[in-house]
Amino acid sequence: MDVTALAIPDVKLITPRRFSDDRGFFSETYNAKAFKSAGIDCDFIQDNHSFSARKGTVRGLHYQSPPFAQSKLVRVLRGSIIDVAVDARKNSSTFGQWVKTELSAKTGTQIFIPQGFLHGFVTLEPDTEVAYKVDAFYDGASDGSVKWDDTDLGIEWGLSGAEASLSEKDAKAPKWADFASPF
Ligand SMILES: Cc1cn([C@H]2C[C@H](O)[C@@H](COP(=O)(O)OP(=O)(O)O[C@H]3O[C@H](C)C(=O)[C@H](O)[C@H]3O)O2)c(=O)[nH]c1=O
Repeated sequence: MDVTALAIPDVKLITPRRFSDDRGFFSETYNAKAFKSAGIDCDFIQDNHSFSARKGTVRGLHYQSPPFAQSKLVRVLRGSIIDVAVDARKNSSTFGQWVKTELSAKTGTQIFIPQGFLHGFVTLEPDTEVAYKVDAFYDGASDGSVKWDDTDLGIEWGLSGAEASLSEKDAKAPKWADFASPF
């Protein structure tokens, strides 16, 4: 398993080993002991799976407020995405900064996003499926969002607002300037 830190070091990329043969491959996509030794020591208690039919589907930027804040371990089962994490930790030297990476079923690379970050992704292909583990249960009342294409954040998504498919919730998410971080 290869683990590398992104420019915001608490956000990490994990590429599990694939054992390939003429049938295909086998891979341990999560192993608590191996992840703990790599510095990722979360008690994941919920698995999520989303399917996005259209290329250019944007889901995010989302978070849950404490005590339901979530760390996330994200991977792509089919297709590919650009995954984005925004540091929303008020005392962080990288507060308001973001990192992005491409995740695909082809590589199997995963991203670990700790509590205190906003999370979002845009799909790069139709029929993209994303699976992710979280370490806190869903709590709708704690669910929050920030505008995905906020100009202060300046995230380079690689598509314009006109090209993006959004939920109603995401389309009316507040700006970063109006976001009072709970982290
Ligand atoms: C997240 C979640 C949602 N739901 C229900 C609530 C809604 O009625 C429905 C769709 O939820 P939402 O539109 O928030 O789904 P996404 O836009 O994919 O949101 C997710 O996408 C971004 C990328 C994230 O990081 C979060 O995990 C999550 O916010 O599923 C649940 O029942 N449990 C859950 O854990």
